[in-house]
Amino acid sequence: MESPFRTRIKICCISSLDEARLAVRLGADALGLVGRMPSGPGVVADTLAAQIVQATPPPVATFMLTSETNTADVIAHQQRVGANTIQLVDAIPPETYAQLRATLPAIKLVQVIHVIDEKNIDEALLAVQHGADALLLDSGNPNLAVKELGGTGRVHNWAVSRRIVEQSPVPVFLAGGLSIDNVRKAVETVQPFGLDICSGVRTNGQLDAYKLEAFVRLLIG
Ligand SMILES: O=C(O)c1ccccc1N[C@@H]1O[C@H](COP(=O)(O)O)[C@@H](O)[C@H]1O
Repeated sequence: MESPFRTRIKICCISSLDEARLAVRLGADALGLVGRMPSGPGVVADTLAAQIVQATPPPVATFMLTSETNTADVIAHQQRVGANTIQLVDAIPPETYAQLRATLPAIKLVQVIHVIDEKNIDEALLAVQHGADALLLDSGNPNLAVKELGGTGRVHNWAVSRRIVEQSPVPVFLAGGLSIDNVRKAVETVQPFGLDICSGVRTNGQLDAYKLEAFVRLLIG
C-alpha cells in the first residue's frame, strides 16, 4: 500500500514577489530567502526578503538563510526580514540556540549540516541536543578560505545523510544538487522529511515554472 506520507517541498533562493507567488501556486510548503553570504548565487536584499515574507500566505513557511553566527547579529537579521524560520547555514556556538530561543520564542531554528563525511553525523545530533528544531543537509564546505555555505548545485554523500535521517529525532530536509533527474532517487535513498532545491528548478538564474512543476509532480504526483 502507498504511504500517505508526503515529502515536504522547500523552494530556495526566491528573488522576487513573482517567484514567491509562482512557488506557492505550484505547491511549495516553504520559501527560502538567502541573506548575505560569503559565496553563492541566491542572495536577496533584506528589504526585498521582508516584502516577500509579508506577501507569503499561511501555511507556507518563510525560511531566512543567515550566515551570521553571533546571537545579536542573527536576531537583528531576523528582525529586518520577519521570517518565521531561521536557517543557520554555518555552525554556531552551542549556547546560541538557547539565546535565540529566549529572544525569538516563536521562531523555528533549522541547522544546516554540510555533509562531507561520517563526522557530520555527530555534528547533526549535537545540533539537535543544543536546540535545533530541524536539520537541513547540504553540500557546502565551511572549511574553505572563502566559505561555501550552500547553493553549490552539488550532491553529497547520501549514505551519510540517510544515517542522519535514521538517527535524528527532528525533521530532516535534504538539499544540494537536487533536480528532476535525481529527486526520486534522493527520496528513496535518504527518506527525508523534506527536500530543498535552488538551482535545479532554475533556468538562467530564474525560477522555471516547467522545471518546478515537473519537480513537484515527481514528488506528489
Ligand atoms: O543559494 C545560495 O546562494 C546560497 C548561499 C549560501 C548558502 C545557501 C544558499 N542556498 C541554499 O543552498 C541549497 C542548495 O542549493 P542547490 O539546490 O544545490 O543549488 C538551497 O536549497 C538553498 O537552501
